[in-house]
Amino acid sequence: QTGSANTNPSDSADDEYITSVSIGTPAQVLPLDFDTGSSDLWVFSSETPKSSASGHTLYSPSKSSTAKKLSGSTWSIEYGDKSSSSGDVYTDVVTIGGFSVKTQAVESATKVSTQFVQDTVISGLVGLGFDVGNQVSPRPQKTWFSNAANSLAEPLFTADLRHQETGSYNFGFIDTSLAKGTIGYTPADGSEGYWGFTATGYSVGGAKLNRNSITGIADTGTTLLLLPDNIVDAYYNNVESAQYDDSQEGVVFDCSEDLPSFSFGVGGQTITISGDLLNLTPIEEGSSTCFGGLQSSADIGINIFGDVALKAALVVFDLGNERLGWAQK
Ligand SMILES: CSC[C@H](NC(=O)[C@H](Cc1ccccc1)OC(=O)N1CCC(N)CC1)C(=O)N[C@@H](CC1CCCCC1)[C@@H](O)Cn1ccccc1=O
Repeated sequence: QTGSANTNPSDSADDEYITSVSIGTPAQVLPLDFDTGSSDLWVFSSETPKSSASGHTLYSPSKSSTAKKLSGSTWSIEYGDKSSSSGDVYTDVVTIGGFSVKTQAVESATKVSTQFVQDTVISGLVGLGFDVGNQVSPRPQKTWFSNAANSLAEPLFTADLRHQETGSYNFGFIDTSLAKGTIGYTPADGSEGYWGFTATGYSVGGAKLNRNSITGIADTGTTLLLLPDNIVDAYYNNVESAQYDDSQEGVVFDCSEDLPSFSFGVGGQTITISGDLLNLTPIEEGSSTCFGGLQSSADIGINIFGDVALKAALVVFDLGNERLGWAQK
């Protein structure tokens, strides 16, 4: 058995990727953000305060004949960008890309932070990290993928995120036609709950890869490519107008600049992110100053290969073999 779901950029900056998920009987369809950096499936619901819920699609367990309250269970989560949510837990059937998990923990939000209230393009998250990261207490719950893995043809999923076009999350199979290059595999470290790996080197503008390894995570829920300052500086030294903008909290440059590419080595392959994928978006509508897709990870403490990097590749999240595969797109 397999599953295949389309995913779409939320806006012109590819800030988030939205995938439709069916929950309950009859199906209630919600737009959710798939996040390989976390391990909870949570949704805006009939239990979310009305003042916070407006503009969002809501899950109503009372309207689902297959919903069951997981009595006594609660959850609370805070993300890297300081956004947060919490609530109680139901189990219900959850279908993604045509594949159904009958008894999936669906975490219902009774509280959401301002960022989520304002981010009306999504009504929750599907955590695709490792089960060890789940935040339900007293008994942590399994992710949708973990519940699905044993029934899928292969215990893996792929992410094919695209710049301003429809991409896909495929479950249980690898569609190699989505990639140009060979898939290079490298061990994945799931001990912290997310998909950790080590890149073997990097280069700017098509130069030969150096051997400076970078340990980080493959994170579909993070917009940017966040790397150490020495790499960020080496990259923007090639961009004449680049400067740090305090209000934007990042490096900005003239939108007319011809940005160099950025490459990294992984699993024996080289993944090259083209310059135009690294020119994210004008800092505001109509501005000729643009915000960089590569920014510093210094104040986060972890390097994050987010959507800007993932867009350059077909990425295989292989739970069965605890490895990550990367192929140039
Ligand atoms: C330093 S991790 C920052 C990262 N959040 C982002 O990337 C947000 C995404 C976004 C974009 C637009 C609207 C709303 C949200 O976007 C920015 O922060 N941006 C983009 C726009 C830019 N102008 C400024 C910088 C982040 O917490 N991800 C987590 C998942 C997110 C949470 C928020 C909702 C979307 C999914 C998560 O995987 C990060 N994680 C990774 C490993 C371990 C724990 C952990 O928690």
